[in-house]
Amino acid sequence: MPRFAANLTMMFNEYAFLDRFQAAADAGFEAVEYLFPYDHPAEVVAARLQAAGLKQALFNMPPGDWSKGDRGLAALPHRSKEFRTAVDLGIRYAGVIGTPLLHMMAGIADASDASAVRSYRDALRFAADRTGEAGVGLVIEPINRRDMPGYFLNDFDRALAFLAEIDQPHVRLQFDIYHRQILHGDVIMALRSMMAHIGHIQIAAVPGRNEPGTGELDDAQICAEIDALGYTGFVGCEYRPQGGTVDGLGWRAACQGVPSLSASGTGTGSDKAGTR
Ligand SMILES: O=C(O)C(=O)[C@@H](O)CO
Ligand SMILES: [Mg+2]
Repeated sequence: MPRFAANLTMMFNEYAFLDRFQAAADAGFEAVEYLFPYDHPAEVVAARLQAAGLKQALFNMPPGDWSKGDRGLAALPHRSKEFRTAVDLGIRYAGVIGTPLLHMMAGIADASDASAVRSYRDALRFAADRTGEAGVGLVIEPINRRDMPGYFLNDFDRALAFLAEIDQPHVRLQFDIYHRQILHGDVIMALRSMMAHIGHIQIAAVPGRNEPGTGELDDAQICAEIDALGYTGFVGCEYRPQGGTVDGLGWRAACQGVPSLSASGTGTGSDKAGTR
């Protein structure tokens, strides 16, 4: 079974943000992630993390003004100065809290607009250099446009192409199973082919974005595949509980002991002669 990180933006909303750390630890989580810690001093967040005995898996760099519709700044040419300040703030928080990974959101921009593409490339290069100097990993995440209309980075192959241009081992893909299924499907084959580039994984049922096991995918099978592929990072539980957070945690036990498709010798998708 993978190591799971509770996403404190979506889970444990029964509590105020700073109280969600202890709630996650009490519910058996080893680690946490969340979108943004910036409403609180980094030292206060770090103290809550430590007091709960948790590891930090990941959080996002500041996205601009979320309440006004910003969803990252990287692809916005006219916001490049603000973007660079956001990168430095993210790295400062990363140092104090002790996260190994920062997610750089792309922003709302036309993916076919040359100036947006240029801005994104420059931004990724800048963030890659800065995080590299700071010893922090950097991830980029394709996000589906049903949840985030107009989001610039909405294609997994395109994300891999941007990563190939940067070609730095600390800059990797955030593979959110929920977005992958909505954008392209073929989750297990994509995990297999992209695993060498994956820095972080997140999970939620599709289409409801609720507890794994409540949607159209066999999430226990997918978790088995993640294990079989040798992934040792955290899998972020980025879902909205259908009811109480703790009441809905039974899905974790259902993931235990499930053999992967590759271990059982099935599921290659091959239709070659001789395989039947
Ligand atoms: O929406 C997601 O999926 C995320 O992982 C967030 O970090 C971005 O909003
Ligand atoms: Mg995600």
